[in-house]
Amino acid sequence: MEPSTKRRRFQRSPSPVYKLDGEDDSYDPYIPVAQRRQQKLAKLKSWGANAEQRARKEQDEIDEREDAQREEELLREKARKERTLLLEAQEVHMKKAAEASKKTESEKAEEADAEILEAIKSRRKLASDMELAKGIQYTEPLKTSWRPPRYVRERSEEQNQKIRDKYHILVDGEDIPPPIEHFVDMKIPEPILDFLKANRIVSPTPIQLQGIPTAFSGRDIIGIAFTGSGKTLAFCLPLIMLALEEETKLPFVRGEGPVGIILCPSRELANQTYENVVTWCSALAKGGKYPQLNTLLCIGGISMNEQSHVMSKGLHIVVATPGRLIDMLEKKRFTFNNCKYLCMDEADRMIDLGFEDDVRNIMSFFKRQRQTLLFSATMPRKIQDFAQESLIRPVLVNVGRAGAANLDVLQVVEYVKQEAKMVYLLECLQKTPPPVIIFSENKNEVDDIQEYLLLKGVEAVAIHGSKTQEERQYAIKSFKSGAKDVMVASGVASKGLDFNDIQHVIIFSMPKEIEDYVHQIGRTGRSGKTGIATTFVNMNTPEQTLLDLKYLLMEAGQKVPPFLTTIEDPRAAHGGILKGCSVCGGLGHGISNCPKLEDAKRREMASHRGDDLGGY
Ligand SMILES: Nc1ncnc2c1ncn2[C@@H]1O[C@H](COP(=O)(O)OP(=O)(O)OP(=O)(O)O)[C@@H](O)[C@H]1O
Repeated sequence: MEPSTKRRRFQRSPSPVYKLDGEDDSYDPYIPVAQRRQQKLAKLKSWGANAEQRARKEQDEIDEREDAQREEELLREKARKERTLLLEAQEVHMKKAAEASKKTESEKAEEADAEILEAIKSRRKLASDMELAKGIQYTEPLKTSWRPPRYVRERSEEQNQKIRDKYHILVDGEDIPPPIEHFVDMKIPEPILDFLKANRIVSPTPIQLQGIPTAFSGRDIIGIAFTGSGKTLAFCLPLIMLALEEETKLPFVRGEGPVGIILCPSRELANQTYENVVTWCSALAKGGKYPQLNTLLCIGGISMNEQSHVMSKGLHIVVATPGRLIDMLEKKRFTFNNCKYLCMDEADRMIDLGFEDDVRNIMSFFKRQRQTLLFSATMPRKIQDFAQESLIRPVLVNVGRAGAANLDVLQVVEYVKQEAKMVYLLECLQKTPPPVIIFSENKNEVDDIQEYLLLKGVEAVAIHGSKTQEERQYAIKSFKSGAKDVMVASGVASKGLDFNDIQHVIIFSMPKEIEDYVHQIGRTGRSGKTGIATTFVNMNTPEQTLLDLKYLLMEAGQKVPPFLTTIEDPRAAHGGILKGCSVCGGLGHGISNCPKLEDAKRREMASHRGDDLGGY
């Protein structure tokens, strides 16, 4: 029984699957070896078949899975591709939309600009009402007897252009007269040449060497050149020559004349130009070879009786501000029956929005064709265009960008808190020896500064529109003569004034219009000398003004202080092309937010005339 026990032990199933109640666990039926072998074989066979089947099945499953995976992969790839395409499409769409919106921004701005420009364009031509009403349109410039010397006449256009290039003179127009590099070749009478030489005016400046021959030829001119570049001589000399020619032909008697007028935007500028003309005319008459030419100053605030001695003779030249001139013409104190020369200094100001009616009114007193000359250091493109339409075959003479700063001025811009300005001003005055000009936009501030300086022992005079004519004249006279070291001035009152050797200009409050800044710093660095301009800015200075200033400094190659560097140009963010404002020439803004236009609109609405155009 031993083996069976052994066998049982050996064959005992460790865990019976089925077990009925009462069944004996230890029972193990006997299976013969041969049968067991048979069973094993059969089992093995069936395992093999199953394994094969399973393997096949597994393979099928793998294949299926792989197919599914591949399909999935393909689908995913397809989706990815589709997504990419979609994304790309979306991106392109978004880009296009962004561009479109950008375009819309700049388009919007351009549309606004175009509208404003259209409004400016629609202004009536600069001509007299009579001319406009009768449709009189002159097509040919006035004829004069002046001819350049033969060697100049024989120069080719290329040779002329070479000379212009040498002096950076840009010209535009038809049949432009040649530039002349020497005063003597301009056939200027000797006494005047001698006088100029005695005053260190030996050779013409660029605006003079192209401007004077052009004006001598009878041509209408738009002359643009930086501050202190000698524009006054360029437009006064041709009028003196014209008057001389007329007087020589047939001497003027009482009640006759003038031959020409020079119109200025301020009394001070008119006075200064008048003094220049008188000096040059006296120089001409000195020696007795040439006749005495008479000049009348016609500005508000002075009694015309003082000049009765001029009125009692023939009158050749009138230097005037618009208001008083209109008054005199209306009262028939003199006529423009023989007047054929009209020059406007600071012309952009004179024909600017709101002011051109006075000019048109003055033009209506002319009885015949005139030669018209417009000169300024600042002349925005649109004003040029407007003026050009109103002139007869005009010649544009341009030295440097209109509205650019004089490169002989070192421009320093400093951040000074409002409350620290006065104290810092004293420190600033130490930068250079006198004379110094301080500008402020505000009349009360001008008075405050002068008072403060006087308290501190600084010899200062003040000038602004609310001062009487005597006070204004006294201030200029004492400052010019060197009796006073400092002149405190409101911007408008001192435009175009030519003081001797101003060392330093301090701009106490930055003007809103960058053109005014250009004119103000231009009181120094004149006739080839150098000067310094210090400008105070702070939080009260509008960002747009600072941006204009930043670009102007960059253009002039000046140091841009860090607080200006950080000012962003909103137009740059829209990717627009940064071009200057065509109304005021400022480089930091477009026409739609031009401070000059805003100012003009405001002025128009208030129908108020500034004292700078005063003369009433
Ligand atoms: N050819 C010259 N050579 C040297 N100095 C000159 C010459 N012409 C004029 N000047 C002097 O240059 C100074 C500036 O001239 P002017 O006042 O005519 O300048 P401007 O161009 O009218 O300036 P602004 O635009 O500020 O009115 C004057 O003192 C003048 O005597």
